[in-house]
Amino acid sequence: MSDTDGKKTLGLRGGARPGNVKQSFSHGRTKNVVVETKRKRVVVPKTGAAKGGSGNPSLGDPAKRPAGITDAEMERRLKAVQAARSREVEEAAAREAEEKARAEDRERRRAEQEAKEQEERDREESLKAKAEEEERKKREAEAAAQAAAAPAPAATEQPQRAAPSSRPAAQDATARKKDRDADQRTTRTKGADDGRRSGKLTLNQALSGGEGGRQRSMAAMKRKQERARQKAMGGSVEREKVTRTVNLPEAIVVSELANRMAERVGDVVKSLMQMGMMVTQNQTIDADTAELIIEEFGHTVNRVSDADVEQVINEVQDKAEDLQPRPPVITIMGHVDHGKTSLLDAIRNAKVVAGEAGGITQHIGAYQVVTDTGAVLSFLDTPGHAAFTSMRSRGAQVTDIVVLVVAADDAVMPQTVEAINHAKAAKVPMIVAINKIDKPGANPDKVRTDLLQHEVIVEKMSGEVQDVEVSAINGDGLDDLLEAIALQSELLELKANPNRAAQGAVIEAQLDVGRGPVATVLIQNGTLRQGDIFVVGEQYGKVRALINDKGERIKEAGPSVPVEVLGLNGTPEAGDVLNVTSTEAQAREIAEYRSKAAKDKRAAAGAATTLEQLMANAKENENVSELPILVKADVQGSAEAIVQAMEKIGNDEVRVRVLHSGVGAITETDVGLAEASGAPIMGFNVRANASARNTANQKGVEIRYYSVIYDLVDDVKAAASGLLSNEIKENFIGYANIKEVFKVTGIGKVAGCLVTEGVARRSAGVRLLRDNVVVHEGTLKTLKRFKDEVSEVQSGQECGMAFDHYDDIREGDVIEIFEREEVTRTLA
Ligand SMILES: Nc1nc2c(ncn2[C@@H]2O[C@H](COP(=O)(O)OP(=O)(O)OP(=O)(O)O)[C@@H](O)[C@H]2O)c(=O)[nH]1
Repeated sequence: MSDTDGKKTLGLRGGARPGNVKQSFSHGRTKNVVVETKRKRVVVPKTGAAKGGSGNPSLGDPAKRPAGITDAEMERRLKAVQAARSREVEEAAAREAEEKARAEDRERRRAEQEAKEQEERDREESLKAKAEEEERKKREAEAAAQAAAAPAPAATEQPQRAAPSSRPAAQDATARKKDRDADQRTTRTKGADDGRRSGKLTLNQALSGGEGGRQRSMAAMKRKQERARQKAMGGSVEREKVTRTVNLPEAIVVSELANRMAERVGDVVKSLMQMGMMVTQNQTIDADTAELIIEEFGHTVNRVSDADVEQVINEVQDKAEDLQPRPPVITIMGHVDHGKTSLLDAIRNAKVVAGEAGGITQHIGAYQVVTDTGAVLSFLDTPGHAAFTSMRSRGAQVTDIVVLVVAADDAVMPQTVEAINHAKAAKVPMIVAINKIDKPGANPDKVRTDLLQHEVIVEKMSGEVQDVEVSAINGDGLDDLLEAIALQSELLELKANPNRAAQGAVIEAQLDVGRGPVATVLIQNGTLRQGDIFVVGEQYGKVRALINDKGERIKEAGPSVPVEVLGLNGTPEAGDVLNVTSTEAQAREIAEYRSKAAKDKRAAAGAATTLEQLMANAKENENVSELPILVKADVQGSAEAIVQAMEKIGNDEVRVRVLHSGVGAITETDVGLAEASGAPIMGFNVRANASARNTANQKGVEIRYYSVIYDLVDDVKAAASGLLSNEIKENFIGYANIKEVFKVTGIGKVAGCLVTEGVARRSAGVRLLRDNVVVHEGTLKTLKRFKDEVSEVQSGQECGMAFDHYDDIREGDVIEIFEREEVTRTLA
């Protein structure tokens, strides 16, 4: 840029006007500063220039022109600028015309399309109207025919009344539809125009920042453009509402509900809020509320039960012709020390170890033996009532035959009776094994007669129950026993269909260090194969390997075969039922449902009060202490009795919460649950298995064993009492009347009193009563008898008392003297 003379160097000095400014600093110092102000150059066209040259005023003063540019050059340049401008104007006009033509073309095409659609709609409607008309006529004709047959006025009236109303309704609908279409057309055209105008982003628009000088971001402009484009493309056309049938379980999470309706979560939440329910999308709502929402959104409700997921595994019904004979499953029961384990071992040793050349049998909870006559028998290697009942209580009745062991040198004992009852309750046939006949004092007949008292009439007593005399020690009678079992099983005609998806029951399960969760499953129906996908209790998996009772890997296991199953995702419990499913998703869904249901059940069992009550309690009494416990019992009846007794223990402050109650041995799962909740485990006539014992020791979980319910209840009561906060009890120890009030310097007001009742103690608490109303409660500052400070003043004596931090004492007031005592409370 050049200055006026075009020669001077750039800088402030040349074109600037200097000025002086005085600056003041602290301590009276000043400083003169020279300020230069740049003068603005103003170009004023000279009149003379207009006259000369080409007469173009914009040519300007040659003196002001950049050096070296001639008049001719200047004129040429200006002409070029003018030409460019006029070209721009022309181009703009052409563009506009083109755009207009394009818009008209688009409009025309849309109009054509709409006309076509309208035509189609009209045609459809006319067809429909025609059909309706025909239908009406048909009905009329029928009605007329009926009327002719039986001239009842009501019959003819109805179609006549229906006919006129149906036509206007149809016409109405058509008219409404036309109106709506017209509306849509106008809005769409308007939208398209707007879009063309506002949706286009020009450089000018972008730089000037749109309306009001507000600077818009490029993204905002793009969004706007996109919106406009969508609008122009038919965004204003109302989307047709899709009505869905929504499967509604007992409870559903809001977001899932929105998902199933294909609606926006925000809309669902809003609608819930309008109903007065302040929920978030992750909250669960009950089915009734969800139903209202579904209806509000115009969808159809299909109420389903969560348990429906289990239906897939109960669908298959076996046909009689598919059933094939299967081996019986036997459980050995009896009183302690009557020889159950010895008998099981004897059978196994006789038939398995001896039978298999060097065969190493492994304990998998069950084994199969083949009798001399070729019959296959499956024995459950978990003697005792616990295993039997735990299976039954979990819905898996695996046992077909019960072998009741009674020692010949003993008699029918309490657990023998219990075993009889279990077998009878399960409607399982019994075979009596009179054991220990090798013993000198053995008296098998006494056993037989004893059994009569319990309605077990053995064959020797002309009854139907088979009885076999055996000796587990020397093996006498074992074959007879096996034959008796085989015979019994023939009578039972046990059958299963090996050609279907397998179903079985877990006999034992544990977490194996090397192999992961392992379950011994007794197949009850179908055939389990390697690779099968299954659900078992709350777990699921895919069969990775099958191992039989001899420790061999097998490819498949048919009915009544016990196998170890590898490939589970967790450890199931004994008695859990295994079902093969077609897909993993199915298996997982069922397992998750069961796990949730079990958790809910546990929570419900523990919460004796409803949630509202619990919250009310918590408000009143900040902390309701809970004593969590786990109960495992030998039979369901005992477990239930204990749980009931536990629920009765407690009051508003303390409650016993039974986290879990079950039948059977204390397992690792129980220990895990107890550890998680800091609960002791109460075992009633059951013991912890070895792994559970180890885990409990490691994790410091207390396991207590009982055989008398009252002992258990007393212990829990004592423990719960420990949770009760001590009660503060007040004892009134004396009363005193204020006879006079003095003012003593240094002390303040002192009451001259007469102790009317009990004693006045310096350390005790005091209340000042005025007309039997407590006006102050506190402690004594001083207790004087005559001039001396004393610790105690007896009834009938006079004394001087002064309150700590309290002075408003009057003649005639009564002082109540009390002591506080902490009392340990116990639960009733
Ligand atoms: N003489 C003799 N002794 C036997 C016989 N059967 C078992 N016993 C003994 O009886 C005792 C108890 O046997 P177990 O097999 O442990 O009895 P159980 O019924 O399994 O006992 P629990 O597991 O405690 O319920 C052991 O000392 C055995 O050796 C038998 O047939 N003859």
